[in-house]
Amino acid sequence: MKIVAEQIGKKYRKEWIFRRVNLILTAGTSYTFIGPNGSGKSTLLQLLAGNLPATEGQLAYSRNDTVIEPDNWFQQVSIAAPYLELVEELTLDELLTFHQTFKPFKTNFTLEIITERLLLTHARHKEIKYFSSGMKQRVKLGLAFFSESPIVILDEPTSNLDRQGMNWYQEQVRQLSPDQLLLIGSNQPEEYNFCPNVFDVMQWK
Ligand SMILES: Nc1ncnc2c1ncn2[C@@H]1O[C@H](COP(=O)(O)OP(=O)(O)OP(=O)(O)O)[C@@H](O)[C@H]1O
Repeated sequence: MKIVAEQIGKKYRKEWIFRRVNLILTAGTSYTFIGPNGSGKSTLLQLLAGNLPATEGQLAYSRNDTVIEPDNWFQQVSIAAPYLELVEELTLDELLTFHQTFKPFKTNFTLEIITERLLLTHARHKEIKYFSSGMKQRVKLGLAFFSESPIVILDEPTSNLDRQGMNWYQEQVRQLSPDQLLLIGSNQPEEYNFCPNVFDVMQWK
């Protein structure tokens, strides 16, 4: 899996958030985008996910040198981000069942295994609206980690997680498949201390 960004720029009204972003992102490793609040990390991740159009430049997805059409990009990507909400009226089991109707989980990942990996076996029949913020965050991350997606995008992955949650996050990252591509937006070194490719978005101002 490969994402190539060429001269990508994004402008909101009259303000350029970033310009001239050139990146080649390849599976089997991770990339982290850092920068102060409001610098454009989330916007860049949304663009790379194909959720937002670029104002200028080109973005391409390919797999084994075969181009993937933009209409099919969404099938390649799983995202966990603060601005993406869970369906609060559903129980955890209902949410996972609903989720897998449009984004299947990895092979052999049954609801039992997933809820165990989430450390939430006891809460399977509880509605999400009654989960603590840390429990919700683990669910969001789990949907990204355990779905069958070549690209995993995590924006502020450990917000609301305690020490145990941080250790859990690090463990799940280690268990990602070697053919997945991991993109992170972060301001906290502990979220990306394993990541060999760190870009400061301020370089693209
Ligand atoms: N829909 C929008 N319309 C106008 N401006 C926007 C919009 N979305 C984001 N912005 C602006 O783009 C800039 C970058 O925002 P973004 O959320 O990408 O930053 P960030 O680095 O992820 O910040 P944080 O660390 O606070 O999450 C900010 O100035 C923000 O106000």
